[in-house]
Parts: sequence; C-alpha cells; structure tokens
Amino acid sequence: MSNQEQPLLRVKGLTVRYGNGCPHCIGGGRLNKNTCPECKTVWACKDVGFELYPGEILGVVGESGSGKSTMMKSLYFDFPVTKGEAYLGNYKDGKEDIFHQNLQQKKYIRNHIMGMVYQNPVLGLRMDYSSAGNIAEKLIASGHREFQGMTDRALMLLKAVEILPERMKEPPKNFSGGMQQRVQISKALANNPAVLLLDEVTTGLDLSVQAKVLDLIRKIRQEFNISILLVSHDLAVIRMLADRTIVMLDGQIIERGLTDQILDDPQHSYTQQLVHSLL
Ligand SMILES: Nc1ncnc2c1ncn2[C@@H]1O[C@H](COP(=O)(O)OP(=O)(O)OP(=O)(O)O)[C@@H](O)[C@H]1O
Repeated sequence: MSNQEQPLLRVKGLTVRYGNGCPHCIGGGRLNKNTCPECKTVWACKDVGFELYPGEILGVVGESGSGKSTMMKSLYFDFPVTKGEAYLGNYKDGKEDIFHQNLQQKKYIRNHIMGMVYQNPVLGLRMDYSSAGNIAEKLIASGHREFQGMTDRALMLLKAVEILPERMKEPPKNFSGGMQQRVQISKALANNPAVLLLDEVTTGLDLSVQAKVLDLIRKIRQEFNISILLVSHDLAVIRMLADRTIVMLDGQIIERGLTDQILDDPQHSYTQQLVHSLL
C-alpha cells in the first residue's frame, strides 16, 4: 500500500442500530456501553470509518459484542445500515454509495465484487448441495451458464483450497468444520471478487486446522490478488495475517494503525488490556 494509492473500499460514518431509538439516543445522548438507557436500543456500530487498500489485509479486532459482525453484515447487505456511506473503487468509479443502491445493484456487488465467509458455514453454504454445486450456484448468479466451464472453475477453486477432486461431488454436510470453511472460501472466490470479507473464519476450529485455514488465507491473498477485511477476536490471527488493524469497542473504532504498531505499542487503554491479556 502506498499513500498515493486509491482505496478499494471506503467506509464513512457506518452506523447500525437494533431498535427504533428514542429522542435521547437519536439526539446523541449518553449510552450505557452501546445501549440506550432510555429505550434499550442497541447502537451496534457508531460512525465507523476506514479504508481498505488493494491487496491488503485489514484486521478488525474487538471483544464479543463490539460490533464486528454487524459491520460485516452491513457491508455485505445482510443487514441495513441506519446511516453511513461506502464506496468501492471498482464500482461506478468509486463515486456511488453502495449502501444506497437498489436491490439488483446490491446483488450485482455481492456476486461480482465482494465475497463473504461467515463464522458459521451454514450461513454461507448449502449443506445438501455438492461442493462443486455450491460454487456453481455462485457462478450462475453472476450469469455463467456453460456446464464444462463451471465444472473446471469449481475444480480449480476446490484445488486451491485443498479439497480433493474426488470429493467435489460430496455435500459439505459430510465434511469436517475446517473443510467446510475451505469450501466456503472457495465459493466466496467463485467470481474473482476484489474484496473478501472474512468473519471469524477460524473460530471454533482445532488449532492445527486453524493453522491450515490461516495459511490458506495467506496463499489466497497472493494468488488471487484480493483485498481482505478480516474480523477476529484472536490477536494471534490478526498478528499473523493483517497488515493494518482497527480496534473496535462498543461499536466504535478506538485505535487504528499498522498491526505491529498496534500490538507492540498499543495506545488506547482498552487495546493495552487486550494485548496484555495475551501475555
Ligand atoms: N439481531 C440483533 N438484535 C439486537 N441486538 C443485536 C442483534 N445482533 C447483534 N446485536 C447486538 O449488537 C451488538 C454488536 O453485536 P455483533 O454481533 O456485531 O458484535 P461482535 O463484535 O461481532 O461480537 P461476536 O464476536 O460475539 O460476534 C451486541 O451488543 C449485540 O448484542
């Protein structure tokens, strides 16, 4: 990344609330962590802004409930934003806010520009389809129709995530957690997205399986020249993969910088606590 480079994804003022809000919280009144003391509306993300540059991995770290998943779901249009804007450099010259596009355009962005891998593979895969069929589903959604071409692409992608060709016709429900995550990653890559959203993809996996998935993410970044937004509550994962990192607390970004800088010399007391809890 260089300072002159244009960001691939630019997010400004992303705010998401669960609940209707009331004059107190909508008017900017004090919250109890992320919750309005008057109406109990949860402000899961508040004025979140950042840039993701071409080819980089941007880590997002924070404790449970800090708003990481909500941010990812909003970026992938799974959940509507309350306020905010986001721009993709390769969508309409980076000039149009993707949050305010119509459904068809949002579908286009999901199918061509962004890929998402959820912590729970059930959300990203059809467990009863074959693994190749899962990839084909994504290819068909982006307009592919030719059987052989889709089979070849599925084979290539499954190979890239180290699923053996003889297992491509098996459904993910037959696979281990680590394999399901790898199929989910291959499906997310089906249409060569420029941006990959990874939400706690190694959480819940055994350490040795985790290491394999982490290696795979590194390899994918190189091979597919993709930019990755990587959410994890695990600082070891962030240290291993992320070039830069943002730290979230109660729905807000409280610290940002180069990953080494954040982990070796944290400035905010919460980040210091987070880092020291690991030592
Ligand atoms: N559907 C929902 N309705 C109400 N509140 C919600 C909903 N989903 C999330 N929240 C709340 O929003 C806040 C942010 O949750 P979110 O899942 O985004 O955090 P997170 O950092 O991803 O946590 P985790 O790592 O545990 O998934 C939390 O206070 C959570 O309880």
